Amino acid sequence: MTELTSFIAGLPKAELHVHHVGSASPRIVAELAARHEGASPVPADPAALADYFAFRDFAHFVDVYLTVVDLIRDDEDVRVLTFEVARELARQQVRYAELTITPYSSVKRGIPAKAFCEAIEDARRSAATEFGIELRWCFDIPGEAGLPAAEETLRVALEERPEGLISFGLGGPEIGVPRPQFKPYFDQARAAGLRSAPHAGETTGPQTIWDAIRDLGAERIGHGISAAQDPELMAYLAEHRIPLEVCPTSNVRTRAVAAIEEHPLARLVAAGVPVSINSDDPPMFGTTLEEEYAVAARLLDLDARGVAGLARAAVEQSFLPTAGKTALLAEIDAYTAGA
Ligand SMILES: O=c1[nH]cnc2c1ncn2[C@@H]1O[C@H](CO)[C@@H](O)[C@H]1O
Repeated sequence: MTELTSFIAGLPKAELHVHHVGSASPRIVAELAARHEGASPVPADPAALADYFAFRDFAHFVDVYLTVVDLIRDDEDVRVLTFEVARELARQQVRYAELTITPYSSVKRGIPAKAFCEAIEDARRSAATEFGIELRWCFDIPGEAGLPAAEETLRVALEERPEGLISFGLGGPEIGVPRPQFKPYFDQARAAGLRSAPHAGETTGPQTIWDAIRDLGAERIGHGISAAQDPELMAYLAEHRIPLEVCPTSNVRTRAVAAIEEHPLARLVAAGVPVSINSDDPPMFGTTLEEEYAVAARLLDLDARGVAGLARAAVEQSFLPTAGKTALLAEIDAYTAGA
């Protein structure tokens, strides 16, 4: 292990863009597949699973993602998945994570919204006690399911309102799923005090990001990497401090970017755009948050202090209250000083 990877391993972190089901490790997927008879295309064997998580393009990724969603069949599956995702985040010294959760996809598969929310909250409380990690939820609309999914996601968010719910998002494919149609739902979510953090500019151009800002009131953008094609947009993001939740390896594995050397992260940072580094769906993309920090360090030519700056940025861009930010920033600074 190099000195920098060792530094990264111990560095206290925050993660802002990581998906619930997308974080199901091969072990969790194997356990879930074994718990439920009946044919599932998802291999239980970890080696075969690695091949299964090879994607032709983003649409193929969503199709595969939804076969893993099919493995989540009851609230105990939800609780186990959430707790084990927290364990893996805590192992990487993540002290705070905003986990993107898609209630619609599970409610549609027969898990009652109330039981779903109780399961994630039970796991959140247990993870705080056992792992010392603070989890918060971003409920996202699966874009491929359109306005019915928006309606149901908002209903669950406002009627169940689990204690950890902090933000409202929009995921899934962007092609053929324009952002403006979701404005009424984001208006209601924001009016209810939820923060706005939709995906945009992952598989489509800068206009999707402009729409997310102007129509959905985006305070942060999931991915947003196509902003690099629009200097005016990058200047706007820099001036208005609208951060991008960048997930470098995800963009390569879903073919949004042809190769990691072509990733626009350095251009975005050079233009002053605030960014955080995230893993998105780590087991599906064969990565971890630690590895994403190492990738970012290579792309941005960072030393340990520079990498600590990435961790500080994620905390500053989080939806944590000020006291929480101050405490975690102090922990990062103390670790960096002692390294
Ligand atoms: O990188 C990503 N971009 C967009 N959506 C994603 C990504 N990773 C996971 N999902 C999930 O795919 C679901 C499809 O139903 C979306 O809800 C979103 O949470």
